Amino acid sequence: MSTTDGTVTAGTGLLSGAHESVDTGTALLRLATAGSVDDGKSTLIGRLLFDSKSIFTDQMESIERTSAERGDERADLALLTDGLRAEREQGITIDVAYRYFATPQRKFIIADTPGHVQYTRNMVTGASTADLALILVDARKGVLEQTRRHAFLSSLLGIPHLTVCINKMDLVDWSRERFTEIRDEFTSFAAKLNVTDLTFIPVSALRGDNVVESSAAMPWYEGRPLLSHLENVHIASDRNLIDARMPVQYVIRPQRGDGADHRAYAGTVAGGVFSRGDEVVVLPSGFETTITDIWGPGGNRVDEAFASMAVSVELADEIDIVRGDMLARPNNRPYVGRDIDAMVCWFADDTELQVGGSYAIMSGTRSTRAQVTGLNYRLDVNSLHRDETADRLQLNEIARLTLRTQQPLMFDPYRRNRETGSFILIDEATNKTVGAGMISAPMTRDSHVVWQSTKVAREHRPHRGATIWLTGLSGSGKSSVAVELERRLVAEGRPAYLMDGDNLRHGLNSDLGFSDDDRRENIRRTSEVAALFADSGAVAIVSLISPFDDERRRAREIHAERDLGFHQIFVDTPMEECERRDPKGLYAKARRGEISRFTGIDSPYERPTDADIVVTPADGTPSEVAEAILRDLGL
Ligand SMILES: Nc1ncnc2c1ncn2[C@@H]1O[C@H](COP(=O)(O)OS(=O)(=O)O)[C@@H](OP(=O)(O)O)[C@H]1O
Ligand SMILES: Nc1ncnc2c1ncn2[C@@H]1O[C@H](COP(=O)(O)OP(=O)(O)O)[C@@H](O)[C@H]1O
Repeated sequence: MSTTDGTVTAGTGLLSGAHESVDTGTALLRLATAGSVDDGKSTLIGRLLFDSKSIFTDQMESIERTSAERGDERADLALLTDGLRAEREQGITIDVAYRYFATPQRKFIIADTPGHVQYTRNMVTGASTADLALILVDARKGVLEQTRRHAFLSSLLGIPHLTVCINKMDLVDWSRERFTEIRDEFTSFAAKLNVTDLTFIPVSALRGDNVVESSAAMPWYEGRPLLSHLENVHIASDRNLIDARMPVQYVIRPQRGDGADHRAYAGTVAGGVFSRGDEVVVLPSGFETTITDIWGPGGNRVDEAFASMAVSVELADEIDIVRGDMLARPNNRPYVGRDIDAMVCWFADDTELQVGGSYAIMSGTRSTRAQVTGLNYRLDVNSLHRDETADRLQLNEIARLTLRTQQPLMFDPYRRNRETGSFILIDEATNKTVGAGMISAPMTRDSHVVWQSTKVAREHRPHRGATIWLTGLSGSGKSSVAVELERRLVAEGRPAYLMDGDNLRHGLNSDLGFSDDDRRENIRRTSEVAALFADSGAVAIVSLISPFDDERRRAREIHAERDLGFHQIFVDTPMEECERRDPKGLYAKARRGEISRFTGIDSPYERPTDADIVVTPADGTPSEVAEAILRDLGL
C-alpha cells in the first residue's frame, strides 16, 4: 500500500494492526496522576499495580514484544499504542512515564507526571487524553498550593473525572474529621473550576487501606476503594458522540485486482458516529458526498465507526482529499477559520513565546503555520491571577492567546471535543514542540480588538461578586427561590440582581425563541451578563430553565476563566408536580398542542450531575430554601 504523501502504511499503520473495538474503548481508562513524591504517589501506584496483581511494565517496547510473542494480545497492544501514537507522531518527547495494568473489568494506562519544575508541561502532555485525574493529598498537610494547581490544570484540560485520594490516613489516626475538613476545603476551591465529577477517597497507600481492599480501619467510609472506583467510573458518555468528525490521516489506494483506482481515507474518528450511507462533507473544500464503505481494524467491513476507532472509509465521489482534511456532516460542521482564541501552555525552556512569533501548528492531522496575534492575559496557575500586562511566555506558563493561521483550521471548542479542539506549536528551526493549545472559540470579531483592562482591581471593589444559577423545569420553583435570594441579599446590604429567564426574554433575548439553538444562545448570553455582574461585585441570581448540560458547564467555565464564584442550584421538582402547579397554564397548553417545544414535554431537560446544591419540594418554602442556600454557600 502506498499513500499520496509517500508514507508507507503497509503492515504498520492504521489498517493492518488490531484496534480497539467499541466496547474495549469504554473498558480502557486513561488515568493521569498528580502529586509530588512526598504525597505517596509512587507508593500508591505501586500498590495499585501490585495488589491488583496485574501485568505491568514501564517499557512500551517490552509490551509490544510480549504481545507479538503471544500473538493473542494484539488488541491490548493497540489500545496502548494508539493513545501514544499521536504524541510520537508529533515528536513530543516528554518526561511522562506511562504504566499499563489491567483487571478483569478494565484496562488502565497511567500517565505519571513527575512533580518537578517541568510539571505543568508534563501534565499538559500526559493528561491531555486522560479520562480521570488522580490527585494525592497528604492528610497531615491538607490542600496545598500544588493541589490547587493540579486541580486547576485538570479542569483546564477538561479531564472529566477528578478523584482526590487523601493519603496517609494512618498518620492522622484514620480521622474522619480530618478527611471531611480536607474534602470541604477542596470542594469549595473546586467550585471555581469546571470540575464535573469529584470523588474523595481516604487511603493509606503504604498500608493498602482503601486502595484495592476496603479499609477495616475506616469503617465510617462508605464509598468504594480506589481500584473499584477506577473500574466502575462511567466514561462511555464522556466522549462526544454527537459531532461526527474524522480527520484524514492517510489517503490509501487499495489494490483490489479489478484494475479500478480505489481510494480510501484512513483516520481515527475524533467524534460522533459515521455509518455506511451517511452524507458527509469534506472540509475545507466543502464538497458533499456519501460514505459507500467503512473498513475497520484488520480490514473487515463495518457498518459504523465511532469516536476513537481507527478506520478507512470509501466515498461515492472522486474528490481531491489530502491528509489534514476533515470529514463531517453537512448539517453539523466544525468551525473552519484562520483566527482562533486559545489557552496555550508554553513548553520551551530555551525560547520565549512572543506576540508576533510564528510557529508551525498541528491540529489533528492538519499542519500549517500560525502567528501569535495577541496575548490577552497570562494566568498564574497557583493563584489563578491574570496578568494582563504580560507580552511573553516562558517555560510552563499559560496564557490566553489569539492566533492567525496561514491555512484554515477545522476545529471545535476544546470543551466540546478535546481532539478537534487542541493543537501543538512547533518551532520550525529546531522542530521541537514548544507549546500546546486548547481552543476556546473562533475569533469572529476583529483580531485588533483586545481586552481592555480597568484601573479597578477586584480587591478594590467593596464586595466580591458571584453567580447563583438556578436550573430546573418550568414551574419547579426557580423564580420563587431566586426572588427570596435577592430580597435577603439586598436586605443585608449586598448588591444582588435577579436575572429571570422570562424578564431577559423581554429585552436582551427578545430575538430568541425555544428551539435548541435559541435556548443555547439564551444561556450563553445570560452567562456572559451574569459574569459581568459578578465581576462588578454583585451577586447575579440567574433563574433559567437552562436545559442543556454543556451550556450550563460553559456558564461555569466562563466564570472559572475569570476566577469568579459560580454556584449551580438544581431545583429538582418532579415533572408531575410542576405540571400540577402549572401557574401559567403552559403545561396544559403544551398538552393541548397549543405551544410546541415545551420543556419536559417535547423539548429535553438534561438533569445536572454537577449541581452544587440540589433542592427538592421537601426542603421547605422558597424562603426557607433561600436561607439554607445562602448559609451553605457562605454568602
Ligand atoms: N416552549 C417553552 N418551553 C419552556 N418555557 C417556555 C416555553 N414557552 C414559554 N415559556 C416560558 O419561558 C420561560 C423559560 O424561559 P427560559 O429562558 O428560562 O428557558 S431556556 O433556559 O432558554 O430553556 C418559562 O418560565 P419559567 O416557568 O419561569 O421557567 C416559561 O414561562
Ligand atoms: N417550595 C415550594 N413549595 C410549593 N410550591 C412552590 C414552591 N416553590 C414554588 N412554588 C410554586 O410553584 C409555582 C412555580 O414557581 P416558580 O417559582 O414560578 O417556578 P419557575 O420559575 O421554576 O417556573 C408557583 O405557583 C409557586 O408559588
